[in-house]
Amino acid sequence: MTENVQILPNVKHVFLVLSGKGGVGKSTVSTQLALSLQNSGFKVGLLDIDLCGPSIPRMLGLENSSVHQCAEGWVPVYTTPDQTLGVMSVGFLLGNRDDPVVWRGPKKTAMIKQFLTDVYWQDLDYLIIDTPPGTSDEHISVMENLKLSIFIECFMKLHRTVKCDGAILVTTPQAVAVGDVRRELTFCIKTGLKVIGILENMCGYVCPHCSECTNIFSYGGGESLAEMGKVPFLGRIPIDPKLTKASENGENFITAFKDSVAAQTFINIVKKYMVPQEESMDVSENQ
Ligand SMILES: Nc1ncnc2c1ncn2[C@@H]1O[C@H](COP(=O)(O)OP(=O)(O)OP(=O)(O)O)[C@@H](O)[C@H]1O
Ligand code: SF4
Repeated sequence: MTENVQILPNVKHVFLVLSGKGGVGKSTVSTQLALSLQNSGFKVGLLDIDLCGPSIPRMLGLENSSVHQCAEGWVPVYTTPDQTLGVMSVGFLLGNRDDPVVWRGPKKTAMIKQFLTDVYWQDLDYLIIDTPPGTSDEHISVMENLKLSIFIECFMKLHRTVKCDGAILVTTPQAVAVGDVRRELTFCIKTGLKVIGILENMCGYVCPHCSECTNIFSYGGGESLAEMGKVPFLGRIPIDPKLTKASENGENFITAFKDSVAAQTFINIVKKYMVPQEESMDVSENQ
């Protein structure tokens, strides 16, 4: 494979989901955005490049699936027979899914490149890429030195032939995660990756009894960071036990709890920041 090979030739829009810190809900956000786009009538792909702990197969109830190859490359696993949401995850390639994957150096780089180039996506409207979390040793040194992470390095080298719409940065309201996302923001600016905006996750707690939302942590960190960085603030997702449960059971949260604050925020992000106006008819028709 040369670096001038056209990657993702059949994909109209590509979005990356990034976070500076692990466990802030990056995979949850990637999954719910993909489901919101699918529910809006688009053909969607979800690429899980979390080499250390892939969780997307579980979130979509695809834990026991495995990928197979065709002449064009790896065939994604589809969530429904109409093939409107295809998923490719390193989780599908693991023997024992409880084993953490410890791939380092060249093997990791080769795997990321393969994930970006060798999956046979068939005419997608949207591809959401759940990037490796910011907790891997490489990423920490990247953050310290402001060098390119393995993923971004691969992506930026390859992406001259693909139109990447930009990155969605996920943070939680706590100071540490916000500090990490600040470095991620600087990192995106330096590498020329467009930032779609900052999304604050796990902001407040939705009571399962009365649906009242209580702010149990600090509030508004993501929004002030977005203001400071002059990028859009995409909204805040509360901690919603129904979302945790749906993710745990592989259920479609967007369909099942369409009126919840969390689902409405995801749907709104899709409408406002991901679907270009000329394509937005589909969203209003289907939501
Ligand atoms: N808004 C939310 N409400 C309820 N539960 C949530 C919310 N966001 C995330 N979670 C839960 O928190 C846990 C961690 O989320 P997730 O796996 O998406 O984080 P991550 O940032 O992708 O983690 P990693 O860095 O390990 O990949 C999961 O169990 C998920 O269901
Ligand atoms: S938010 Fe309302 S229902 Fe929930 S625990 Fe508090 S008082 Fe009870």
